[in-house]
Amino acid sequence: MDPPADQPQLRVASLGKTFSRNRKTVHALQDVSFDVPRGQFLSILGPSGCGKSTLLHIIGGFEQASSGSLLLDGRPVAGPGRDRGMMFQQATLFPWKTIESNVAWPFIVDGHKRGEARERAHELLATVGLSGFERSYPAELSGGMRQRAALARTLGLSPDILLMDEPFGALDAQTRELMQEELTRIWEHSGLTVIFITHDIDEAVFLGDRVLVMGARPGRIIADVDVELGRPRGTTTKKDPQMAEYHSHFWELIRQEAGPQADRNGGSDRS
Ligand SMILES: Nc1ncnc2c1ncn2[C@@H]1O[C@H](COP(=O)(O)OP(=O)(O)OP(=O)(O)O)[C@@H](O)[C@H]1O
Repeated sequence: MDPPADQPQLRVASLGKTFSRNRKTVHALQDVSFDVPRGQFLSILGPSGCGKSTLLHIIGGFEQASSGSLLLDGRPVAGPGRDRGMMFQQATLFPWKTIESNVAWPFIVDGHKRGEARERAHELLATVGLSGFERSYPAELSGGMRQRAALARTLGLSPDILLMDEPFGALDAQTRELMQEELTRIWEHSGLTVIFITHDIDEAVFLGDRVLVMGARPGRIIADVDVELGRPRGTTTKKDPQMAEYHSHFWELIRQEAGPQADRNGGSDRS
């Protein structure tokens, strides 16, 4: 049965997360609530240590929340699942397999014949601009190319939501810009829901339909802004004067949170 039309794909309600280790308690997230409609590109910005990765890992089902609830298509998230594809700062590829075998892997796991899996892998590699590198091994590619391959493999899993944790954070500035343009092109044709974590304000704005800003620990949402830049987006979008306005607005918010007084109760020694 299809979910009701007005039901958000993802509902995060009053989510909290506390870590306890070595007699220290860290309140990583506090009362985080937001909905994500199907097909939205949601960027999440925030100062270092504000709980962005923790939030994404909870949505991915790799961490459990300490309080609150998380509903995907109306059902509680109980653990990791194929409906959520994850991408990290470092590409998670099998180093002993060729790029083609890495990208074909989800299709093999799904029981597709080898030839068909290879064909699907080639299509995906073409989508991410890696045609001609099918027989290469991950170590033979640049960081940007490895991330393209990781994106192709994640897309091969046909997730409903793509969870991206600073996927371009380790790339040089030029490669990063190119990857942003590639991702926006691929996403605009895919209809996928994306939750994208980044430290980079311009990246968040350029890619996002909407930007959530998180405040310093305990991590909470301090701003929720729709990005009113048209689509499709490309190099001309980056020169749009509105980009600069968004930049200074978000920078001001993050600067206030990232100061020395910002860490309100994280890391307190409870011994
Ligand atoms: N497994 C863990 N055990 C204990 N504390 C943790 C654990 N994971 C995260 N933390 C703490 O929770 C807080 C939030 O961490 P998290 O990595 O989610 O922040 P972040 O916003 O993604 O940071 P950054 O932008 O620097 O990557 C930090 O204080 C971190 O030290």
